[in-house]
Formats: sequence, C-alpha cells, structure tokens
Amino acid sequence: MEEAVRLEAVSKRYGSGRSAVTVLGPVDLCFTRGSFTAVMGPSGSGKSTLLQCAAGLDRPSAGRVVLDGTDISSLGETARTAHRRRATGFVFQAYNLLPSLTAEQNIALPLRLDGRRPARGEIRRALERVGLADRAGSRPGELSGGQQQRVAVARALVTRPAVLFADEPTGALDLATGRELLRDLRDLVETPGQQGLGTVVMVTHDPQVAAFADRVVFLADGLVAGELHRPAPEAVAARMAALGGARGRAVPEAARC
Ligand SMILES: Nc1ncnc2c1ncn2[C@@H]1O[C@H](COP(=O)(O)OP(=O)(O)OP(=O)(O)O)[C@@H](O)[C@H]1O
Repeated sequence: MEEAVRLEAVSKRYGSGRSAVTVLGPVDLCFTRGSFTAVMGPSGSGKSTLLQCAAGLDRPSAGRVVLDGTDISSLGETARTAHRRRATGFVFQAYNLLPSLTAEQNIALPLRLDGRRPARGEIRRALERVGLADRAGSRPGELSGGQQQRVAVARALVTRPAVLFADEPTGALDLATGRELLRDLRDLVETPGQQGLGTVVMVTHDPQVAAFADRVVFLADGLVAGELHRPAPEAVAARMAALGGARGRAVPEAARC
C-alpha cells in the first residue's frame, strides 16, 4: 500500500552530555495513504513529539522522516517548511487561530503563506464543509470553542493536504461537537481530492475518539508499545490501563506499510 508518512529509527533527545534525555524513540512507523490513525499513550509518553517530528514542525535528533514521498530529514529549514506547507495540515488543541483575522481570512492563510491567491469560492466551500458558511466574517473571539476548532480544521484542510496531523483536536469540545469534527477529518480519508486520498494522524487521550480511527498506535516511554485495528472504545481503554506501568518496545508490524 502506498505510504504517506514513514518514520525510520526516529528519536528525539533534549539536552546534551550527562543531562541528555531521550523523550522519543527509536521509533519505526508507517502511515498509509487513506488511513486514519490515532496515537495514544500516557502523559509524557512522546505523542506530541512524535507528531511534530512526523509533520516536520520539529527536527528529530536521529532517524529519517519521509513525508509524502520526500525525505524531510535531509532538507534545510526553508525547504522543509515549504514542503510541510504543501503536504500537511496541522490542527492543535488550542485552535491557534489569529484573533485579529476573520474566519475567512484565517482559512485563507495557508494558501497565502504558500504564495497562492485563494480561488473564488474556495474559502467559502471550505467553510461550508465544516458547517460555518454563515460565519465567514466572524473573528475567533465571536465564535464558540467548537466553531473555532472547526475553522482550524477548515484551515488545515483548505490546501487538501496529503497528511493532516491533529494534536488533541477534540480535547476542548463536548462529545457531539467532537463527533462532528471527527466526521470532518474522516471526510479527508474517504473523499479523494486531486492528489488522491488524504491521511489523518491524530493524538488523543480519549478512547471514544481513538475508536473513531482505523488504527490506534500506543506509545509508552517514547517507544511504540503496540497497536489495535478498528478497536472498540473498551478495548482501547483496557490497553491504556495496561500501559500504566508498561514500557514500550519495538513492534515490527508498526513499521510496515
Ligand atoms: N523542549 C523540551 N525540553 C525538554 N523536554 C521536553 C521538551 N519538550 C517536551 N519534553 C519532554 O518530552 C516528553 C514527551 O513530551 P510530549 O509532549 O511529546 O508528551 P505527550 O505524550 O504528548 O504528553 P501529554 O499527553 O501530556 O501532552 C515529556 O517528558 C516532556 O517533558
């Protein structure tokens, strides 16, 4: 199956010498095109670090990240940023919208940063897809938390990225709003765009949210500690409970695409 993202022996260390701490890896993981993966693990297990390294927002200390066919570990800062803007979208728990811009302007931002002028109707369609067609002129402060997160999703989707990364995207939302947002994300992996099917990699703490994905990858102490396919929320919760004191280990199947 075609791969969207591959991590080969990726690790992240902070500090140097005796005070160096490895917070991630070595991790081998592969995410295929058209797949929806949730990443779970105890607090501090390295989930956000993994996502940031996979998305090219952070640089691994060692290893290789191949993102949408390009080895981003070998790129300099400028080229990596350009590739990231083209190939990925990122949704954060804290929305990260610019408060002085309207919903419409926030959504247009990734296109403008990529030097593109949004086509007529493009932003409006992005707003429609997340059910906010009537809020184009609203600023983030005038929107509810759920609406702000949906603007953030629309902004991440507007470039039809090959891979959408989401870090706790439903963390601040109630269950019903969270479900709508998960449907927005699923749309990316089920509806082919010009570049084919998208791919979603999402960090979550919530077994109900994780069970929405096709695959759940578990991290413990910065290492892959197993995975489940199309699990029920109860199975995810049970695995999380078991992970409490467990250490991660090398899981060969997680590296396969
Ligand atoms: N800049 C940094 N300097 C030093 N240590 C860091 C830095 N950033 C993260 N860490 C450490 O790396 C480890 C992994 O952090 P990360 O945020 O990836 O975990 P997480 O699984 O996403 O946690 P949470 O679920 O609590 O958000 C933590 O122990 C954290 O303290």
